Amino acid sequence: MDVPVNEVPTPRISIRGLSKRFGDKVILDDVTLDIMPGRSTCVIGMSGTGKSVLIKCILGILKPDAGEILVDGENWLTLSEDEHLRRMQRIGMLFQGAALFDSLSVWENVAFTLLRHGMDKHKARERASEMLHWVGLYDIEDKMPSEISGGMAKRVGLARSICHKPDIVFLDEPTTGLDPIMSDVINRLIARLHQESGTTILSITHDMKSAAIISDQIALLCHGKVHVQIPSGQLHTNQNPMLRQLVEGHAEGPVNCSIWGKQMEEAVKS
Ligand SMILES: Nc1ncnc2c1ncn2[C@@H]1O[C@H](COP(=O)(O)OP(=O)(O)OP(=O)(O)O)[C@@H](O)[C@H]1O
Repeated sequence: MDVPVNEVPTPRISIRGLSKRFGDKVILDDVTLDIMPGRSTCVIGMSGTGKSVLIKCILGILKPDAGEILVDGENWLTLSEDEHLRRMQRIGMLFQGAALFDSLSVWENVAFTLLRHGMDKHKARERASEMLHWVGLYDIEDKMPSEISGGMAKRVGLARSICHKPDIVFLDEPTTGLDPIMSDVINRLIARLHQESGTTILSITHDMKSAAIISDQIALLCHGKVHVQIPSGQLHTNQNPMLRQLVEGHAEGPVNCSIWGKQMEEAVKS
């Protein structure tokens, strides 16, 4: 069947008017963002701007004060706990610190979701090994998380996030705490995942190099709102002053940096 040329695809995730505050501190202020199917979208912003809060709201870990989170057109904020848990089976998540279970071996960590849903142990181990090889790790299936390096743990975390073939993958600061070479390894694996599987990816980072490699769309979150949404190729050419400040890493500029107070200015002048 022919698809009309001007038909706009439904966003896989559509965030509408999302607001979240803690006490009198407004973190998300009417955030609106569309994540299209098969796209890799990266939300960038300086530390403490609410990138993790945004992901936690989508995952149901935090309850927003207002707004809608539509996934394939369905508002996840109105689902029952059981319905939400069922939808979560389609999601993969890489946590900032990899968050491996200390008491489980590497392969059991990778196959965690498969085992939880009753997959035969032998089959689950085979699939886990396949995913470990995909991230470039061999012969570590039976090691414990305490026996592997931080870079390996991050790759194990990535293998775990995609082992059950999710439709959507969330990546929280995928390169934080890694050396530049290991960061590049992780960035390339994520780019390869996107290229090979066409999975919809939503990542958050303040690592500009990573954002440029792992995504095809970039959204800037700042002062509670999404200010710019651009193709990643425009990261270094778009002239939005907030984006320029973040990309070039200046303390002074339109992005209100709380440590850059009067005292700091005076200390630098003296
Ligand atoms: N459960 C909570 N209770 C109170 N304040 C919170 C809570 N979670 C987050 N915050 C506050 O919300 C703000 C945004 O935090 P968040 O972790 O989303 O920042 P971020 O942009 O992900 O930063 P980073 O890049 O450093 O990880 C911070 O000021 C944080 O202290």
